[in-house]
Amino acid sequence: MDLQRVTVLGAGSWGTTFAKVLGDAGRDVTIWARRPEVAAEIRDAGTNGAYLPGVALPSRITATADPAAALDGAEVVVLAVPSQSLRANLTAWRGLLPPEAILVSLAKGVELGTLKRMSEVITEIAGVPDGQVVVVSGPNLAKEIAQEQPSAAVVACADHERAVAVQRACFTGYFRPYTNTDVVGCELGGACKNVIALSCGMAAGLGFGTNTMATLITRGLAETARLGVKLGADPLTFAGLAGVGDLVATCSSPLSRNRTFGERLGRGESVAQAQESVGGQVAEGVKSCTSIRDLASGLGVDMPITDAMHRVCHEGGDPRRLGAELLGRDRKHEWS
Ligand SMILES: NC(=O)C1=CN([C@@H]2O[C@H](COP(=O)(O)OP(=O)(O)OC[C@H]3O[C@@H](n4cnc5c(N)ncnc54)[C@H](O)[C@@H]3O)[C@@H](O)[C@H]2O)C=CC1
Ligand SMILES: O=C(CO)COP(=O)(O)O
Repeated sequence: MDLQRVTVLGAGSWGTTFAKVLGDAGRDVTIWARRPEVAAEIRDAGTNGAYLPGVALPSRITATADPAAALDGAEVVVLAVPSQSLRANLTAWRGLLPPEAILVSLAKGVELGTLKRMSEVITEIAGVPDGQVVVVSGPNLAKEIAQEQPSAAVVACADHERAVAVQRACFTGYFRPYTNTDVVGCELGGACKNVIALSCGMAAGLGFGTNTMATLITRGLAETARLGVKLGADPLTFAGLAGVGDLVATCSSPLSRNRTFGERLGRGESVAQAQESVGGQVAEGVKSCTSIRDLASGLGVDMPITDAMHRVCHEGGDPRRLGAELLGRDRKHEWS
């Protein structure tokens, strides 16, 4: 399967960066941008200054604000909009999707209300089988990849052949994709790490150091894996790029919007003030802490860090009390 014509729906940080990866891998890429002026800038100047200042996009990339024109003839459709708007966006685009196109999800979140993973939303709305949906996840901070700093990712699909085809389509000298068939594990790793990154940012904002950070990362991975295994994920996925890899990158990097958001809360800012710090971009963990908490509680899975993030982001919880609350829970075995 040689995939040449790719459409990327969403011209934010990651959509634009992934389009660059695909272009550098020799694909013909059309980006759909919500705002016509963003599409015009990508098309005419080869830049997207609002999201990726100073980055020159490959000449194989074009852009439009017209979804019908963007989707015409696409063999691969990459969905690069925030998790909580994917359903509405995809519903609007449903009739325009080429029936055989592989649908690739870049979003890292769990839908509020339905508690569905993004691939589940896609199969439901687009009416395609599981094997036509591919998830790309991993330690992939957009700005670093746009600068062509080396990194790796996971391309997960129930249909191995399609995973291999997408892997080939986005394989460049600076971006190394691995295949996996564990879609559940890869998606949950990506969604949950955003919530754990909020907590690491919060700890940094409160002035805590490396031991606290390592504790949150490790126990965050433990609660993520508990949920994943309950939902049928392969535990090994959490030791891989879409698990610990993405978790460490996001929890450690000042480029992470989720970590930055948490740090502002830790310094005493309100949720509204913290939102300003990410400049209109999405910090998925702020909403996913609620959907993941609901998903876990429905399954009887204990996720204390996620629970605590929900309380701070949505119930007026005080970050300064979190340490005592989390450490003061009942004593237990590390793996129970
Ligand atoms: N930025 C990064 O480093 C990475 C992001 N991701 C994930 O990719 C997904 C997209 O993230 P980014 O491109 O970074 O987000 P962003 O906030 O930079 O851009 C979102 C894009 O979606 C568009 N959009 C369309 N409909 C929208 C709506 N109803 N509400 C808001 N925006 C709408 C926006 O105009 C914008 O072009 C998220 O789930 C994120 O977690 C995954 C890996 C890396
Ligand atoms: O998913 C990401 C890195 O893999 C990006 O993280 P943020 O959304 O927190 O910036």
